[in-house]
Amino acid sequence: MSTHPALNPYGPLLRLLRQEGRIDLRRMLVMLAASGLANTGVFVSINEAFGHVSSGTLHWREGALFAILVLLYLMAQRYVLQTGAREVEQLIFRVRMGLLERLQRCELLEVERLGQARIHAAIGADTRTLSQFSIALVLAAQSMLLVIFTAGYVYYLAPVAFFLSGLFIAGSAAIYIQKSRAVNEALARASMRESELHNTVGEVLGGFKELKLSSVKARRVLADASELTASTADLRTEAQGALAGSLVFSQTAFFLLFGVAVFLVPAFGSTSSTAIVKSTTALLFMFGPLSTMIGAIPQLAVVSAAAESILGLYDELDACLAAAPTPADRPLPIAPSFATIELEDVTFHYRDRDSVAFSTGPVRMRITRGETIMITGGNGSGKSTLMRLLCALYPADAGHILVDGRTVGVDERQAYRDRFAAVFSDFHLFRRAVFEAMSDPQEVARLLVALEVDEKTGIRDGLFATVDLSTGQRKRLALITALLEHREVLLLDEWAADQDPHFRRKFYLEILPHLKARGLTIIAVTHDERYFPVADRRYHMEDGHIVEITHPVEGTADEQ
Ligand SMILES: Nc1ncnc2c1ncn2[C@@H]1O[C@H](COP(=O)(O)OP(=O)(O)OP(=O)(O)O)[C@@H](O)[C@H]1O
Repeated sequence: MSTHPALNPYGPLLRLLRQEGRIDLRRMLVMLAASGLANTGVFVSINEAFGHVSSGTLHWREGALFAILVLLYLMAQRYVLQTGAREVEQLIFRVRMGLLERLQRCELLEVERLGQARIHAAIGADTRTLSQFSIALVLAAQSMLLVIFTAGYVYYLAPVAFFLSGLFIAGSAAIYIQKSRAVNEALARASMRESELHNTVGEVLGGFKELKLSSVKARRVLADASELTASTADLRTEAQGALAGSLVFSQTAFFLLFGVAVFLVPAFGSTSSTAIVKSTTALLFMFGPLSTMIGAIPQLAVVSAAAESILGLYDELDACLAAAPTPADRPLPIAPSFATIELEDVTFHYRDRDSVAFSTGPVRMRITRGETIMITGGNGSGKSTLMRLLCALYPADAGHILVDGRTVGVDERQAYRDRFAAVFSDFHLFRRAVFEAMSDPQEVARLLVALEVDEKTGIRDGLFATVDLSTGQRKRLALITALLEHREVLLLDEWAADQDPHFRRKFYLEILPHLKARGLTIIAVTHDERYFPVADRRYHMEDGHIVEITHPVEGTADEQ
């Protein structure tokens, strides 16, 4: 059952606790109550002992009771804080893993639609907020119990003091919460401004070279930064002013509370002076926990907002999984390797809300095992999209992928993908080069030499020693990682575009033929006309449509 945030602002936090919390709430509440009771007990025993000290009737049993209560408080408080901290961290662990596991099961297209910022915010910043404020909330819950027990003691001593101070505290708390809200709103406005400032700092760092080259650009960016910094400072000053106002208010309310206890309570009925002294001391004792409790209300709102954002991402990821359900993966019934892969009238559309932004297909393509196929086409013609369709990273809107004449089922999609290795144009270079324990170290060393990066980096414990290299060198490392996967099909998207002429020639005339000779099927997006003869077949893309080029290419591949 979902709780509507407008009806219950703390609903998201409760839902998250129900969904991911494993804490024994009853036990926690008992320990919270025990700690609160013991804490109140310690205070009451001292307060009562004061009276006996002055009358000279203090008994050793009061000292023993005091010691027992302190011990009980110590044990319960330790349990509450240690368990609270452990449970919060475990909850955060489960939330992070829950999000990452769902994310990993989602299809690429859905994750691209969600956007990285949303995912980073929920897994990073929001879980951090939970971690930062949750212990404060545990303390606030404990303070609440302490306030209730102490209030009960005040009621026992002097019911008039209880009602008058209760009314006063309720009124002051309402005003304080209102004031805190203003402080938080001002702080939120300031931090929004600050995040804009971070973007500007990002521009200064990311565009450092460009700004160094142009004093006009640099002045403009600096002026923007100065404007943002000034308005952030103004908003922070406003927030600090509001904060100071609420602090002064709470201190004044504190004094007035004693005024109520000392001057007003005697005016209502026949409360004894001893009861007035004791209840005033109890109010003094209550003030600390009361401040903790009221101060936690805005924090509770912050934690609840973080929980809402996390649950929002959970829901969106679940919706992605429901929209494209992935049944339990099944292996492909082909062994040990395929003979042909066919795309049969495959179409795919990028969608902008309601309209189609770009259409690919219908694509008809037949790939025979061991072939080297090159794909050409202008910018934006759909080559990268085709590569994603080929390895089933994007689902076809219509048409089928067939392996050895048999359609690949949804539940065989992962097994099908596992036949491919790729270096995409927007590839990610993993620091880990060797993903499988049985990778042969000699093969790794051979590849580093063949790709001429052995003097730039090495491999230690399966990781590249460094990946801080030039773009072309990083692509070579990405190719090494792909080859170490020993897949049947290698997809390369404009791989050679960042290589120098010497290495480009080596790649087309030595590396590709060598890989082909090893039985690898290679599908490469390329613009290198000179090396077209290396391909067995060639396709050309234009505006999402693909045609096979059947006429022979003029010139020879080994021309320089
Ligand atoms: N995520 C996306 N959402 C919407 N449209 C997209 C998306 N990605 C690509 N497109 C559009 O699809 C078309 C084909 O893009 P694609 O990246 O496949 O082209 P390409 O042939 O690889 O181009 P290039 O040679 O510039 O890399 C482009 O017009 C592009 O604007």
